[in-house]
Amino acid sequence: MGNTLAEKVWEGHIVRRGEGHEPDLLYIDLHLVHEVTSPQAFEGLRLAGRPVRRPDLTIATEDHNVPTTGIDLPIADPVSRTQVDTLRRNCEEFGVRLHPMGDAEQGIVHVVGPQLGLTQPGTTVVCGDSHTSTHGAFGALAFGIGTSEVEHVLATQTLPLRPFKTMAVNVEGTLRPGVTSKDVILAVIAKIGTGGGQGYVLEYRGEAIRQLSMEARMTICNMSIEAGARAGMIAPDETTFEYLKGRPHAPEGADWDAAVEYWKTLRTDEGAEFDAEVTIDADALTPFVTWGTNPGQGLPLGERIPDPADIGDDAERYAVEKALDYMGLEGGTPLREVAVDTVFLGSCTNGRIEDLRAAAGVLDGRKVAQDVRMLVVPGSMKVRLQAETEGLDEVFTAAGAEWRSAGCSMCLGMNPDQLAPGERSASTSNRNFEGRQGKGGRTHLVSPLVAAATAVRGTLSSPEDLD
Ligand SMILES: CC(C)[C@H](C(=O)O)[C@@H](O)C(=O)O
Ligand code: SF4
Repeated sequence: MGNTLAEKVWEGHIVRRGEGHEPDLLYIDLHLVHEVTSPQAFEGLRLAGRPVRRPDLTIATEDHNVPTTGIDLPIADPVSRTQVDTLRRNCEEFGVRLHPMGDAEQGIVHVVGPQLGLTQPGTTVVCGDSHTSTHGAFGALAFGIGTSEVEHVLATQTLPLRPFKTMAVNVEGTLRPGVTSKDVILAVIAKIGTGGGQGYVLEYRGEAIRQLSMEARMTICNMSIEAGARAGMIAPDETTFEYLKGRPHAPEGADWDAAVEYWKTLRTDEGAEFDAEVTIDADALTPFVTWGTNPGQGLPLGERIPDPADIGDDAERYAVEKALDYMGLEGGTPLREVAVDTVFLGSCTNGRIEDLRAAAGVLDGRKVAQDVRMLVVPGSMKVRLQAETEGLDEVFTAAGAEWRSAGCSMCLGMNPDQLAPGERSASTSNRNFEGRQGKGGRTHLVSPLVAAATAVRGTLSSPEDLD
């Protein structure tokens, strides 16, 4: 028999095994905090007169509500200002390390953890944020929690959890040039649906996954949640160890050697059984884009928007009609003919240095189309600095794109970077539901390469479409 990777990490963290229908109590190694889901949790501690049990395992950053221009000015929006001020007060009072706006380590919580080497194989990582699944790329068991659970973890460093089911997502073969991990995960979600992963921890496996960089792996695990999964994981390997070595919180010397020895054991045993399995042929994949209002409504860029007239099933036809109506699209239109107003390159899905490099590679020597605005928002201030060191900011601004400070930005409408009603974007983020990027805004989820090519041509495009 043997165990899956997820089961191994779970077993290694049981503080108290649940009896009967009770949940297991798990130890939490790393608790990430941001301004949106933490205020009530800290308030709960305050009312109960409790301290934060392990401030050394807790780290906070400002990301959702921060503007990405004029960050030295007070936040203009009163709601956002209150959120950020509250986080600052709470972190000060409870002794939690915080990276505020303007700090060299500030950024989106899921970019900051890995960057600091805090996210490590075999650990349990939680945050009051669904995209905590990102950290599973290191072989960590990482999942989003609600605000009352945030309070529980702050108070006890443990969490009662019910066991999950496991699903193997085998990505076999080799990705073609120009096809990225974003295309893989959009194809996985289109295949299994936005509810297909419900109750499961997904383990991404196979040759194509092993060939991916750490950042590309994070993109895949990040969107596990869009398939409805509890978490996503990838077994750690040399790529993982190389990424971690020398990072501020990575083990050193003899501790490093011991850690690597342990990390090497973190793989699904031969013969271990998954509750479900799905296989994707990497060789057959091409750039993928969404046309609808959920992340499962995606197709290869070379195809046409589904025509409701071709759909026999009433419920399915209605869902497509409704999505096309909101999106302002005609069934049967080639995806390549869909014109956008805005291109957003950023978010915890695709706001890392490799994403910026990929997009800059396409934009170098080219211009953003006249009626298109392009926002480039690094996932963290460290990513921003690295990009500037490499001159990528100059490539973006020379092309006519806006170069911003770090934050969630246009991934969601909680800060000034938003779509106006009816505006259409090609966005490297992870969610495309109605109003996600601003009331009435229309979102097409794409990879950084497609985002850059789309900015140049003004319609959904891949770099192959450029002269
Ligand atoms: C605001 C936060 C709770 C939310 C999440 O949990 O994912 C946000 O990050 C998102 O991407 O929608
Ligand atoms: S970048 Fe987007 S998905 Fe990621 S944490 Fe921020 S709002 Fe959520």
